[in-house]
Amino acid sequence: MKEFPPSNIVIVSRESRLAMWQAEYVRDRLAALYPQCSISILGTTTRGDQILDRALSKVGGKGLFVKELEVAMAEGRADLAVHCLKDMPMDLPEGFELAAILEREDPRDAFVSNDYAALDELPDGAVVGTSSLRRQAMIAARYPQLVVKPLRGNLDTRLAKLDRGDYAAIILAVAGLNRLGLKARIRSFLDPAQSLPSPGQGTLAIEIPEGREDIKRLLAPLHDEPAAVVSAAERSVSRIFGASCQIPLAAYATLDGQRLHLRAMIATPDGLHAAAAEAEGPAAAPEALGAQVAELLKARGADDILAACKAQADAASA
Ligand SMILES: NCc1[nH]cc(CCC(=O)O)c1CC(=O)O
Repeated sequence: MKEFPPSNIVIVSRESRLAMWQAEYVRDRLAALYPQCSISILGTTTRGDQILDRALSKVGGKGLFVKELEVAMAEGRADLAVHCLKDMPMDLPEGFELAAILEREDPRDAFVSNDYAALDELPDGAVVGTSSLRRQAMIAARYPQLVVKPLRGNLDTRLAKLDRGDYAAIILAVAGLNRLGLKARIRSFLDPAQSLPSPGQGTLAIEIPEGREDIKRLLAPLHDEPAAVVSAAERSVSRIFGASCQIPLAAYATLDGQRLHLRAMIATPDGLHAAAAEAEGPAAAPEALGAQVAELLKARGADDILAACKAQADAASA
């Protein structure tokens, strides 16, 4: 029987300001719950942080930011890692599990610009920065007169690129901006009905070595069941389509009492082909609702869209 709570807890984190904020947030919440524990943060750089010159979808996608953190846990140098759920692969590598899903921040996308207030106001040919295929497809479909250009790097880098004039506007997650105290940079919020969020957007998840019951017990008070239910529904759609950063896929669930509502969309990166679907079901069965919405998407041509995504990705890398 391991002592509880453990006297030392180590949180491993990427060193970006957002990742550190997230690690510190969890550290502070744990410190308030367990004043007797000593909790520290171990910083590390990941492959995803090092590769900045290529679109994320081309260099391996999700998982890229996670590997070094898992190595630290596997080697016993850390007990837990805090992630944006949005960046987590559907299936974790052998030996790891998600032990807690935290309360959801604002799930929306933000329009950020120094000169314009909203996407609708941008002049023809204006350059919008995003490396998310989902956001790219949405802009291409709704605003074909705009030009989408890739935008990589951590939040501060992305904002610096906007400020030096590389883009007329950029699209970022509201949650990340809020966490870093950059709310004032948001000129407008994209309507989730028009820019449907990514599965898990705005939600933090805590990964631990599988079977660490002491850490699971430690984290239990941080777990937020409503956030877990909506993200389970959203992520089940991704799982069914084998989604990665290579496919523009959106899924957004909301909970009204015990009723769960799920909307999802799948599109080609050029925005020319898209399928959308929505359904409602009991909160007790989020995966079943995800499967139902995935079936509706398939009935509306999702498999052809997937094949077209693959063709567009192959053409882009050729
Ligand atoms: N893909 C990067 C990423 N992963 C999580 C967030 C923001 C925070 C969140 O959604 O939890 C961001 C930045 C962005 O999309 O602008």
